[in-house]
Amino acid sequence: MTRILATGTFDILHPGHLYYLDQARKYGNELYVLVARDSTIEHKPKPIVPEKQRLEMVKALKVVDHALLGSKDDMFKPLEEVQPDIIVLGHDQVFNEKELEDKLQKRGFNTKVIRLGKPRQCPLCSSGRIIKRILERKRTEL
Ligand SMILES: Cc1cc2nc3c(=O)[nH]c(=O)nc-3n(C[C@H](O)[C@H](O)[C@H](O)COP(=O)(O)O)c2cc1C
Ligand SMILES: Nc1ncnc2c1ncn2[C@@H]1O[C@H](COP(=O)(O)OP(=O)(O)OP(=O)(O)O)[C@@H](O)[C@H]1O
Repeated sequence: MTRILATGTFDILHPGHLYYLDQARKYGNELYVLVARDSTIEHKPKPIVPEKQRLEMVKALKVVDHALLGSKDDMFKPLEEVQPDIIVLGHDQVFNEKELEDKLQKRGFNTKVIRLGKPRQCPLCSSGRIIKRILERKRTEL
């Protein structure tokens, strides 16, 4: 068994998320997905959808074997439970592979970090773009 961990916000689900999770699962045979907590998301606007609801939707995806909420204060804590063999980062995730691998090693994890290449292109394969589109549509309706 090779256990894979994928992570993200997954605010408003779209095919880009499905593509990421499908690609991640190809590196092993059991896919865990860690869903970011509302309080830890600081590199972009806070999600629209609350964390428990984001978790529920990710859990329901066919490609996902297990999903869990992250920690509020220690990103390595949930890994003690998951014990992933490989962490698969999406094309635009804010972490550096080498730095993350080193930090993992220091915390006692023997986990490989892989970064995916090209994103899936589709008109609205981004939660941020979906929100923008809704706002534009509403503005023209006023
Ligand atoms: C190995 C790893 C562990 C993480 N652990 C947590 C965590 O415990 N809690 C959390 O809120 N976010 C955690 N994150 C961060 C998010 O799940 C997410 O990857 C990050 O916010 C970037 O999200 P985005 O790709 O949706 O923009 C972790 C990320 C990685 C790579
Ligand atoms: N179009 C896409 N193709 C491939 N992977 C994607 C795509 N969109 C998101 N992902 C991946 O899904 C994971 C979760 O992404 P996230 O929740 O940040 O969604 P997002 O749509 O990129 O959000 P935002 O538009 O707010 O940046 C990340 O690993 C990200 O790289």
